[in-house]
Amino acid sequence: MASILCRISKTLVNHRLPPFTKGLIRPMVTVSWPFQSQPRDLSLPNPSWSKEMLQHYELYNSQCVGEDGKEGSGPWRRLPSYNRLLKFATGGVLLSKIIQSEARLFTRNIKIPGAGFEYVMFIKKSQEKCVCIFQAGHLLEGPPGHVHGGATAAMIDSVNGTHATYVCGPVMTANLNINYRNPIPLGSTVVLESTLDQREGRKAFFSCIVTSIDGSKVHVESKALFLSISMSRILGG
Ligand SMILES: CCCCCCCC(=O)SCCNC(=O)CCNC(=O)[C@H](O)C(C)(C)COP(=O)(O)OP(=O)(O)OC[C@H]1O[C@@H](n2cnc3c(N)ncnc32)[C@H](O)[C@@H]1OP(=O)(O)O
Repeated sequence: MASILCRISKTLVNHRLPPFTKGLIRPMVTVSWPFQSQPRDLSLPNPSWSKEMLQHYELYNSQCVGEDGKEGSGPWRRLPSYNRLLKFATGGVLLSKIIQSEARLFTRNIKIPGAGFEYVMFIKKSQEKCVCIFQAGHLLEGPPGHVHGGATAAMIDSVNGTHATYVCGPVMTANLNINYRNPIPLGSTVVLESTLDQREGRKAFFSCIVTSIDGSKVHVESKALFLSISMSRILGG
C-alpha cells in the first residue's frame, strides 16, 4: 500500500497541477508513511537507562563482537525486542497488523521510557544461558517503594520463555515456581540469569536467578517447565 501511495504522489508531482494544489501536494510527498515497515527495537538504550544498566549492557554487548572485530561473532548475542512477538518472524510486521492488531506484549506496553519494564536480553551462543538486565520503573510498584511480585514473575517468564523459544522453538509455560528472597527496590537495575537445566522430549526445564547488579544479593530464585507446542496450536488457541 505504501508503494501504491508513493507511486500516486510521484504521478501527481510529475503532472501539471492546478494552482490550488500547490500547498497540498508537497506535504503528501515529504510526509513519511505513518506505519513503520521496520519494527522498533525496544532493547536498545534510551535516556531513561541508569548508569548501572548502561554499564552492564556494554559489558555484554562488547562480548557480542568476536576477536575478529565482527559484530555477531562473539560468544553472546543481543536479542532484539519488539512490542509484539509476531514481529520476530519474517513478514511478522504485516502479520501483527492483521492478527489482533491492537494486542501488545505485556512487558512492552508502557510507552513512557523508564516508567515500566526496561530490559535487554543476551543469549550465549552455546544456548545454555540467557541473561536479562532489567530496570524496574515506578509503574511496577507492589509493596511501597518495591517491585510488584507479579512484575518480577512476568520478567522471569519472559526471560525463561525467550530462552526456551531459542532452544526449543514455540513453547508454552506449563509451570513456574518462584521463591522471593529479597524485595527489589523500585528504580533499581537487576540481572536475571536463565539456565537450561534439562530437556526431556517436549519438556524443557529452566531455572532463573535474579540478583542485584553487583551479584551480592539474591532477590528471586525460580524453576520453570516449558512444553514445546505447534505454532498452529498457539495461534488457534
Ligand atoms: C518469547 C517468549 C516470551 C514470552 C513467554 C511467555 C510464556 C507464557 O507466558 S505462556 C502463557 C502461560 N501458559 C499457558 O497459558 C499454558 C496453558 N496450558 C496449556 O496450554 C497446556 O496445559 C500445555 C500446552 C502447557 C500442555 O498441554 P499439552 O501439550 O496437552 O501437554 P500434556 O499432554 O497435558 O502434558 C505433556 C507432559 O507435560 C506434563 N505437564 C503438563 N503440564 C504440567 C505442569 N503444569 N506441571 C508439570 N508437568 C506438566 C504432563 O504431565 C505430561 O507429562 P508426560 O508426557 O511425562 O506424561
